[in-house]
Amino acid sequence: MVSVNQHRIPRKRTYLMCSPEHFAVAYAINPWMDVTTPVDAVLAVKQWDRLRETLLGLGHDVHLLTPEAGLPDMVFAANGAFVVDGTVYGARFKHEQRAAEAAAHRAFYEERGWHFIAPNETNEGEGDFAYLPEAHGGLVLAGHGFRTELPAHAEAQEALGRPVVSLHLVDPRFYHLDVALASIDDGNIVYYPGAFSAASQRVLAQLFPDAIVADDVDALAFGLNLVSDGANVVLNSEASRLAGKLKAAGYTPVPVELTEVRKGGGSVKCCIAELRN
Ligand SMILES: CN(C)C(=N)NCCC[C@H](N)C(=O)O
Repeated sequence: MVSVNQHRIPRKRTYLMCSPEHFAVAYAINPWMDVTTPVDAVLAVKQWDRLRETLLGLGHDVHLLTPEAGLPDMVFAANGAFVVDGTVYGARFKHEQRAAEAAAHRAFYEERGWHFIAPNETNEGEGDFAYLPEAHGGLVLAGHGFRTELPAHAEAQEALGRPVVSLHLVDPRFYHLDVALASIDDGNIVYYPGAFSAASQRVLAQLFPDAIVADDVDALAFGLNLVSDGANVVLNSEASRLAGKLKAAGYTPVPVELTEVRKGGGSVKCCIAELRN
C-alpha cells in the first residue's frame, strides 16, 4: 500500500519531440481518427509548445526531431524507437502511411552516435514498449494485439538485454500499450486493466501489486498516455479522477491540454520519446 504522505523524487530526463507543423488527420488507422473532424493547426502547435515548455520548466532536456511534410503523424515521436541504456531498438510501423517515419528516427540516432539496432519485426517503439529500471532488476513491458507483433518482443529482448514481459491488448481503442499503461516511477505503473486479456491482467497484478489502477473514464480520456519523472506526472487535463489518485499517492499531477493531436489518437506520452542514456 502506498503511503499518502510519500515524498516522490523526480529524476531528470532527456526527451525527444517533433513539432505538429504538418499534423493532420489525413487517414484513419485507429478508432479515434475521423478524417471529417477539423483540426485547428495553429492550436495544435500552440498546445504542443506548451507541453514542451512544461517539460523544460520541470528541468528536463528536450531534443527536437525535424517534422516532414507528408508524414502527419510524426508528432507522435514516441512511436519511432525504444531506447534503453544507450541502445536504440528501431521501429517498423504496421501501417504504410507511417512507414517512412522510421527512417527519420533512425537518422536522428545515427547522426548522434547512438547504438542503433534495426528491427526485422513490426513494432511501434515506445507506443508498445515501456521500461522500468527498478522493477524486478530492470523490466521491459511490451504490448501486442494491434500494432507491435509478438516476435518483436523477443527481438527487443535480444537487442536490449532486458527481460520483456508480453502483454496482450484486447480492446482496439487501446491499440498501443501507452494508452493503457504508464510507468509512474522507476519501479511502478498505472494501468487500465480492461485494456488487457484476463491472463495479462493477472501478470500485471502479480508483478505490480502497488500499481495505481485507472478506471475506464480516465483511460478513455487518454489519462494513461502520460509522462512521469518519478514525481511530476504530465497528463491530459481531461483525466481529472486519475490526477486525484496520483496526488493521493504523493505524485504531482501536471495537466496539459492536447485537444488537437488527440484527434489523431494520441496524447502526452505519444508526443514524447525518452532518450535513456
Ligand atoms: C498513444 N498512442 C497510441 C501512441 N503512442 N501513438 C499515437 C499514434 C497515433 C497515430 N495516428 C497512429 O494511429 O499510429
